[in-house]
Amino acid sequence: MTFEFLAKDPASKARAGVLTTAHGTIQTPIFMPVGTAGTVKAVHQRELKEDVKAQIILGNTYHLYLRPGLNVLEKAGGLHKFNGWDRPILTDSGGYQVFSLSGTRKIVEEGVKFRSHIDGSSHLFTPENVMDTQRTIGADIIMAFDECTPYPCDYKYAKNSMERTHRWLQRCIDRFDTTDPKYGYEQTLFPIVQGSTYKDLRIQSAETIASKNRPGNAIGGLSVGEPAEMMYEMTELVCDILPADKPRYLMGVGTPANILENIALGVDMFDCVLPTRNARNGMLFTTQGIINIRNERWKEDFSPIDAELGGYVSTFYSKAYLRHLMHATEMLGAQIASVHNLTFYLWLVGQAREQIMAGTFRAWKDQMVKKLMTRL
Ligand SMILES: CO[C@@H]1O[C@H](CNc2nc3cc4c(=O)[nH]c(N)nc4cc3[nH]2)[C@@H](O)[C@H]1O
Repeated sequence: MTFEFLAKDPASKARAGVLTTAHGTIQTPIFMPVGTAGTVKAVHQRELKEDVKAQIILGNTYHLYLRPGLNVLEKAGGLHKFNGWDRPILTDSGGYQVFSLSGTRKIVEEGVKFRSHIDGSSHLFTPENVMDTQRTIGADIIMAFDECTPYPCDYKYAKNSMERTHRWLQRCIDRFDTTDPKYGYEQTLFPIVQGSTYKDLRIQSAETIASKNRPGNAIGGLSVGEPAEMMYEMTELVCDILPADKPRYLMGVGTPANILENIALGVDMFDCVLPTRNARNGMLFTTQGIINIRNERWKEDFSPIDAELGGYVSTFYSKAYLRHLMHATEMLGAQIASVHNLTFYLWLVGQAREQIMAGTFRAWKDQMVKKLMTRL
């Protein structure tokens, strides 16, 4: 994987570039739709390509390992063949999901023991077997096995957790660098910065991660309930230490405003469940502001969902019709709203990229953040 720099904003730390992987190129800044169990919920691959214009999507080691399982994925020839997405895929390593999903889990030096949230069966994730699992899934970019330090937590826990994540990282690197890809194309391992919200730990973790000299780096342990100002402070601190010539991926972020603010701090890659999760609840992100489509106000509004956004669903369907589908709990409602919100997120990062290339990002960002927060 290579990262080519194209432009840097003169009035912020925002940058535009191109990531090249075995399954194609990615224009950064980029938003990566979350496809947890091998599907971006309620969205066809064709819609992801043609409407959303997604360039890379996420899969999840924890979910895919449990279901459909590694045998099926290996027999299919990897996730790209299994779900038909022939562009880049990134898989999270399971560290976060074990904590957010499985009821019972226990951290030991070897790894994490947990019970499946599906059938209660017992499993052990280790840095080594998580690398092997991600080799079998076949994502272009794979994440190190880490502990996403819970928030809030005391300094001692954060320090111990970070140090264990660093030990696990070395084991990931040792395993990854001594095993081969399974399907004939190169994969890339990204390490993940931890350190919770403690400045000295964040500095230490960023320096450790930078020293591994991998092709890209991720920032973890954020978007876990901390105030946005704290997220920005930690991200800026870490971005100033991570090498500028490598892509920076801020995990699990975020709202449209979070994304623009973090692009200004030097982040290149984002993923979040918000666009799809909120869509299913009727919360739409639009070029005019945020709409709760279930609201009475839209009952007889026959104007397009978002005429300015472009794309099939946002111009073909009306607000009134989508409101009706949501109230009737019709599946098409979730599908339309999901494609719309994802199209909005990719539009937003595309606009940001154009502004960075034109050298006008900073002023555009400040004005756009205000507009994005408007509740219609
Ligand atoms: C804003 O949306 C809310 O916030 C959550 C996303 N926030 C988030 N933070 C993350 C941190 C890590 C990490 O440190 N390590 C690894 N491996 N993966 C991670 C994945 C993460 N996702 C959504 O679930 C949603 O509830």
